[in-house]
Amino acid sequence: MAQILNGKELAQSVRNDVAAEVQAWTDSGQRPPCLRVVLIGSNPASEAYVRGKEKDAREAGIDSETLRFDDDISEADLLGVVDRLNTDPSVDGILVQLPLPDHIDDRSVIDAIDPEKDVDGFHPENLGRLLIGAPSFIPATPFGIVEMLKRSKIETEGMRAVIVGRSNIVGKPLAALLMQRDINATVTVCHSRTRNLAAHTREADLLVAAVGRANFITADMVKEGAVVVDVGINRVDDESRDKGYRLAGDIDFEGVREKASWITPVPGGVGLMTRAMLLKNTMNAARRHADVVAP
Ligand SMILES: NC(=O)C1=CN([C@@H]2O[C@H](COP(=O)(O)OP(=O)(O)OC[C@H]3O[C@@H](n4cnc5c(N)ncnc54)[C@H](OP(=O)(O)O)[C@@H]3O)[C@@H](O)[C@H]2O)C=CC1
Ligand SMILES: Nc1nc(=O)c2c([nH]1)NC[C@@H]1CN(c3ccc(C(=O)N[C@@H](CCC(=O)O)C(=O)O)cc3)C=[N+]21
Repeated sequence: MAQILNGKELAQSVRNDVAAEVQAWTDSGQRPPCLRVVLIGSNPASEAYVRGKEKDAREAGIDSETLRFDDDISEADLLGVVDRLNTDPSVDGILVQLPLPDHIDDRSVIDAIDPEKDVDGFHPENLGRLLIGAPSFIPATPFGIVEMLKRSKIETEGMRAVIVGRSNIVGKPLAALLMQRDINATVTVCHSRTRNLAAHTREADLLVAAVGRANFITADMVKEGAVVVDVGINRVDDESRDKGYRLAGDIDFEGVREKASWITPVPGGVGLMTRAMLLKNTMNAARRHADVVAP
């Protein structure tokens, strides 16, 4: 039976660390780090993210606000919002929630964010830097996954890591991070065109699912003793809940926990770490912004 990689506790300890950094920062006479989140319309995974982010930020002493816009905002108007945040000297970090509505090109918007304020780490400059091992902002979800492993003293040296999902926000940056010299995993990235997916996942010492389909990874796809990380945030109907749904990951938790050595739950896993690492990136953005080098 797997041990639980407890996102609640691990994220709390990251948040405590960030809160102490923020405290030292403001004690030295600086204003609190300032994050602005842009949310267009209502996507379930984005809503889940935004909900908790505000509370986390407040607790850490970070000034965070979500700017909400209707689905029908034009690309030009959204670029205008980004530009105002870029040039506003009181703003340290900018995060535009993805996905954006179909009539807006995600890439144009991400490219418009000042790389120095790109706390998501999605700007090509930051993703490029991550790939060459000179990161400035590491995307919060991959960063959170690696932080979870580190804080739980899970040895990654020489591990076979298999990532299911090749998105620019999770799969690709995670692959870049896991193959770095301080982590030293051997990485395979699978996607919807992968032939015989289970043959790959069964080889994994570290299996990460970022697919977006509830219960996609079943016990028969997992090697005995694997470390299993669930990134998925999916809504499944549940009449017993007031809301009529509950959140579920991409991993069939009940089945897979019998085989894995470690497993992350959903909720209470990677999502909480993502939020905590965003705070860390925001603290670092404030330092860079004040022309002080981040540690
Ligand atoms: N917990 C957290 O902090 C976060 C959670 N999420 C959640 O994680 C999930 C993934 O997000 P994201 O990476 O943005 O998703 P995307 O939809 O961008 O990517 C999904 C990936 O899964 C692959 N895929 C789809 N179907 C299959 C299949 N049958 N077999 C193998 N691979 C498949 C796709 O392949 P292809 O490229 O070929 O289409 C794609 O690479 C979502 O549930 C999202 O809500 C996302 C970010 C953060
Ligand atoms: N620009 C951008 N950056 C992102 O990092 C980004 C994004 N857009 N769009 C959406 C996805 C999804 N995502 C989540 C983060 C935390 C939780 C989270 O906190 N989950 C809690 C549950 C929250 C609840 O119960 O509602 C948990 O898993 O325990 C969920 C989802 C970040 N994403």
